[in-house]
Amino acid sequence: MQLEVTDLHAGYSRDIDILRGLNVTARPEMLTTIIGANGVGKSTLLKTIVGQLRPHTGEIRYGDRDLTGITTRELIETGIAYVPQKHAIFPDMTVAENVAMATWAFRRDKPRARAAIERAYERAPYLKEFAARRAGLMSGGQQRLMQLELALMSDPDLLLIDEPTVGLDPKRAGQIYAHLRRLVSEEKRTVLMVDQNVIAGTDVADYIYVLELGANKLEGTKAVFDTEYRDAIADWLF
Ligand SMILES: Nc1ncnc2c1ncn2[C@@H]1O[C@H](COP(=O)(O)OP(=O)(O)OP(=O)(O)O)[C@@H](O)[C@H]1O
Repeated sequence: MQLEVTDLHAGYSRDIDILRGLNVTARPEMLTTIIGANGVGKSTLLKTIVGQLRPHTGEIRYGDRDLTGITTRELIETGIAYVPQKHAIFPDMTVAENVAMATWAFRRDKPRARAAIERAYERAPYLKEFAARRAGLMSGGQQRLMQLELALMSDPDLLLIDEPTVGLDPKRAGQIYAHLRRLVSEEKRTVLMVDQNVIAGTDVADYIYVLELGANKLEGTKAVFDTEYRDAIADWLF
């Protein structure tokens, strides 16, 4: 299914729009990257899509469903998962406790919760290996991979992810991007990522949006982006 954000105005107070008429589409089974300078509204967009902020005006649709004001539980039931930039794991809890916590949305459906836990350990054996370790003691790269796996426990069709490689060295960042790529090409999921990493974040993408001051600046497939925009981008962003 396709996520369609149309003429979106949103922000943190009623009278100030951080997003000013934004249009973004996450096409099915594609990795879409949104880039833009610090503070341009990338995280605000994801927070609005997942219902943490209510749009001032505009539409957010997933297939034929209107997502406006959706609750986290409904979001998961709709097949959407969200990995925020911060607070995506409980650092003082063990890895196993984090895995168990990730099933809260289906806590009343014990077989489903059990199956999700089994699938997580199967997909990512290191979660089992480090089950007793405090999550906050894992390396930065491991924590980000773990956040991703926890989000995948609900088996979403659409994954929204906020700056997945921030603070990681290029090698670890490369592993995360490769993992996201696999989610699309092998597992046939749809990924919408916001990123500040102009080079690697767009390199891994199928479709790219560049934002400026809460609005669309440029967009295109990776091929168009590579041939027409890449050189100009550095000037706009830095
Ligand atoms: N909780 C909040 N309350 C009020 N204003 C906020 C809040 N969070 C962010 N903002 C403001 O909204 C604007 C957009 O922030 P946002 O976090 O969406 O930017 P971003 O493009 O994701 O940048 P970054 O890469 O720094 O995260 C900024 O001016 C920021 O100061």
